Amino acid sequence: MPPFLALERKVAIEAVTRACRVCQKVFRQLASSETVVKSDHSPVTVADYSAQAVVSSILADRFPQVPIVGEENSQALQGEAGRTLRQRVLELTNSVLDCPVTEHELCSLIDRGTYAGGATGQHWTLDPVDGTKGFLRGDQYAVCLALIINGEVQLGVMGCPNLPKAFPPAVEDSRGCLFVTVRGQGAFQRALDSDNETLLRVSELTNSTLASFCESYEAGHSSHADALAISKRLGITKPSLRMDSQCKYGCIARGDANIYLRIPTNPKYVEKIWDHATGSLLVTEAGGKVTDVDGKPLDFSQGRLLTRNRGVVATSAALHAQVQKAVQDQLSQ
Ligand SMILES: Nc1ncnc2c1ncn2[C@@H]1O[C@H](COP(=O)(O)OS(=O)(=O)O)[C@@H](OP(=O)(O)O)[C@H]1O
Ligand SMILES: [Mg+2]
Ligand SMILES: [Mg+2]
Ligand SMILES: [Mg+2]
Repeated sequence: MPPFLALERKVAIEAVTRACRVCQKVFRQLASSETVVKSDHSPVTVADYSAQAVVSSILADRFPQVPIVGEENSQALQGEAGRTLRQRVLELTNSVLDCPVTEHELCSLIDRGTYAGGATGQHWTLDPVDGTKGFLRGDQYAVCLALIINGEVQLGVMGCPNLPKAFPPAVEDSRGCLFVTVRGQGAFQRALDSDNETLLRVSELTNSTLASFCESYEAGHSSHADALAISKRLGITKPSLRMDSQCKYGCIARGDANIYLRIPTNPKYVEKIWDHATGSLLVTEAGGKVTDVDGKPLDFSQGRLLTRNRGVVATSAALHAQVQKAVQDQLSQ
């Protein structure tokens, strides 16, 4: 009998790999007219739309009944005002799909991502480009896809086209990693263009003073000041590894860094499920522990948002209790 979710794993890898291809293509050709500013002032590019369409098309083909909670929607691509953007996204999408889609199908495929999520049944969650600002800078970004069953993440695939095999990168390292995990089956890494998988384990470090931590590149997404104060409480002397996207979870899962802190800066901001589903399962399956800043498990059963959580603390299981205490001490002072 094939292992649990074997077909979903294979198809998710295929979908994420093709979406990464489209992102890389866009980066080589991106013009400023291909970036739109969303109502929350965050950027979205033709890569985000194309990657969502590509993944949605491949999933619709193989799992037509399973809905998607995706970050993007087709609003900016609609009507006369959206024509230029729509045509560019269509061209990009079809450049990596085996069966081309029509202009009309394109918007419907992107809008398969509008599912509300929740605690029952199966749904995918997709961040077509996580770390869009990193993508625009030529830094780290990730295509993140996860399968949620009855409110629990069961499978995750993350493509990181600019990520070296390890930090600090060896000079000869080529970039481009793909992370794969299924609950109970471990966490794996492969090169984007290969299917040889390496089993990942978090670092075994137990002395927190020797730890290194990673955090968001953007201070608006995670408080750099609080993270610095927390690292001082733990006796950490190494500088933080600042990086966009769920690549941070990948770095914890493979032991490049020991602690990922996401400390809320805006009490009104609620984290999105697509920003954490894949990464949190990766770290858990690599032997780590992921909670919010209050020590609660991330609850993916509440719809599109992590309404019951604030922030993230992801570390090896061995370091979690002391890091969690330092976070609490800092946030309650
Ligand atoms: N205020 C605030 N607080 C916390 N998080 C926020 C906030 N605003 C946006 N976002 C989400 O952050 C996602 C990328 O953040 P990362 O930490 O992964 O990378 S970064 O270094 O900050 O770019 C980013 O994901 P993408 O939009 O997919 O790039 C957002 O969903
Ligand atoms: Mg975004
Ligand atoms: Mg994101
Ligand atoms: Mg995104």
